[in-house]
Amino acid sequence: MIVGDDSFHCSEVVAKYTQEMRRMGLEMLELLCEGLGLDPKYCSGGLSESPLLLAHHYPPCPEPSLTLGAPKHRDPNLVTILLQEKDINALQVFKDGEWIVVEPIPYAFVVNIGLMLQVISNGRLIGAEHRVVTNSEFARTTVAYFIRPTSKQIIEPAKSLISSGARPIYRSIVFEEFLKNFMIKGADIEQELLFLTWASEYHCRYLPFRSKLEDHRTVKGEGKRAVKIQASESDKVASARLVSRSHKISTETFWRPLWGRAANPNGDHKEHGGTAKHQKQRIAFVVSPFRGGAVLVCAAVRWCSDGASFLPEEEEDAGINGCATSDYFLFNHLLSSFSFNQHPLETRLQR
Ligand SMILES: O=C(O)CCC(=O)C(=O)O
Ligand SMILES: [Fe+2]
Repeated sequence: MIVGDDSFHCSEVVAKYTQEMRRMGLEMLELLCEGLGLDPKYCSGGLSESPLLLAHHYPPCPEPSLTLGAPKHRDPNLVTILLQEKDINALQVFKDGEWIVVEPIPYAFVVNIGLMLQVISNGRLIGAEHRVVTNSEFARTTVAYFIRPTSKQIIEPAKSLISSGARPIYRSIVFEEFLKNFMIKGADIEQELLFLTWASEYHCRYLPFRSKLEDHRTVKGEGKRAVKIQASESDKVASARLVSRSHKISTETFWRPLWGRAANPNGDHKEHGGTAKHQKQRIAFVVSPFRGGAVLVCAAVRWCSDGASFLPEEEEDAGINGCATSDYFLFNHLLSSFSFNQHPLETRLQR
């Protein structure tokens, strides 16, 4: 499916939006670095050169008590700038032992600190733990702009933040290595933080982790597929990047389990399922046609329960071949509704 025709305006909207996001994001990072006592440009360059724009589409969910739109996680990047749809309360942040709704404020973004900034700041900044709940009445679309390092970038605590003789809290890690781990265990924050700490611990824990995957595979019979899908996912990102060089916008759609597991709001997602049978996410890549542009991923979650799809099978199959045009219109509409000319961006940091 090609969506780059004039009537669609997607490329224009995405280009403008991502340029503004990049500008604002870098300004914000400079302020954060300055606040940490680092060179304001510390996070410029490789640490922030591989941004990603991710559009989520959450259709109404027939059973909100059974599943989450996105399980509890911290973002795998430096900073996220999130545009929420107005009037729908779905994003929640975990603070002081409870889940607090992050209400959408018109013409304002939600900014999350991600895990990579947690590492760089050696724990002075902590990634926001958040999740998305569902509702049975309204569909919701959001657009997240992730400021991310390039895949080969080494992430480590800034040297000047480590007092002499002290050991940094986190080890150095290559971003793509971290990301690979995150895509499999993203909802498991404790595991994720362990992975970021010392190599020796990582090596001892790596084997049990492998066997956990094996268990998952044997018990659920789906793990193998989940792993395969991870692999093909990075292939798609790579091919999407290739397409971007020819300045075309194209989409490809496939299904993947939501971060390899289902999740429900009561927190027992491991018991609830953990296989592609329960929850699937439809992903389509759209490539924005400008330098330094983000690969745009449009995700639509479909709800299933105990292996029985809520949607007719044939509709599900149709989804594999092409993302519904209506999903893109929703996304386009949301981005267009944010007019940068009318609402010049200001960066205001609040505690
Ligand atoms: O859709 C949302 O409100 C949040 C999405 C999110 O947490 C993410 O993309 O990391
Ligand atoms: Fe997130």
